[in-house]
Amino acid sequence: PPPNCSREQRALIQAILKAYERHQIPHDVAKKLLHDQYSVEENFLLLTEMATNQVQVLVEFTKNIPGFLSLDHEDQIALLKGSAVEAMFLRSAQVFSSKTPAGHTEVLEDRIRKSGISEEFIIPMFNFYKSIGGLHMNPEEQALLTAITILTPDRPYVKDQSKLCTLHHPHEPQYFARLLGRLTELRSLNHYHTEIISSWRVSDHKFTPLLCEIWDVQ
Ligand SMILES: CC(C)c1onc(-c2c(Cl)cccc2Cl)c1COc1ccc2cc(-c3cccc(C(=O)O)c3)sc2c1
Repeated sequence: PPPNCSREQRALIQAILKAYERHQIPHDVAKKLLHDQYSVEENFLLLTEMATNQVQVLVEFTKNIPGFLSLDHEDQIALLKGSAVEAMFLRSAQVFSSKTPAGHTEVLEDRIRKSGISEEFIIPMFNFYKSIGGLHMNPEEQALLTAITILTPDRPYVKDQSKLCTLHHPHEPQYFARLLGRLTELRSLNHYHTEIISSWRVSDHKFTPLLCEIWDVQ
């Protein structure tokens, strides 16, 4: 944490970092990326399993963000629903920017490229992955950026936005300016993702109940 950080802010950053590092996709699930068959169908099924696991991990991480559980219950749901796709772009981006164990990067890229997503969406997606990779974020920044993405109050269905802004944000504008700039890029990916989901639906692809609930599909 930056030197001019108060003791309380430092404790908050540590709590968020600990929650982030504690809640990760289990290795045996992530490893499947390396071993499972390669076909458009297999890739889609595997990515569906990864996304489902990721939503579960995200919920656990979010519940451990100090103050989150004191929010209005409906707002907690609204924040998770509104930020899930962005948080998963961030997480999968971290896999591309040299997340261990090695080998996931190429494999994940290959499976995403061959999962039935049309090229028009692949281009902005991988541009985003490159731009996130270029930031070389450390785990603290990754954890904080994910927490900021989830706690962004202007989600649809969120009622008392003022309460959310009182949640401490370690204010380092000059430090996070670039990171926060990526959040606008992240927002644009939301729109692409809605298109991607509906194009999979058109070709009769099934999602898991958790993804259907969080993405309001089926
Ligand atoms: C339903 C499914 C077909 C789908 O629909 N849209 C998307 C999507 C795609 Cl394509 C791109 C971005 C966002 C979304 Cl949401 C997806 C797949 O989403 C995911 C979501 C999270 C993760 C985490 C991973 C990962 C790997 C190794 C290691 C780790 C790790 O954290 O250790 C994480 S892979 C992965 C795939």
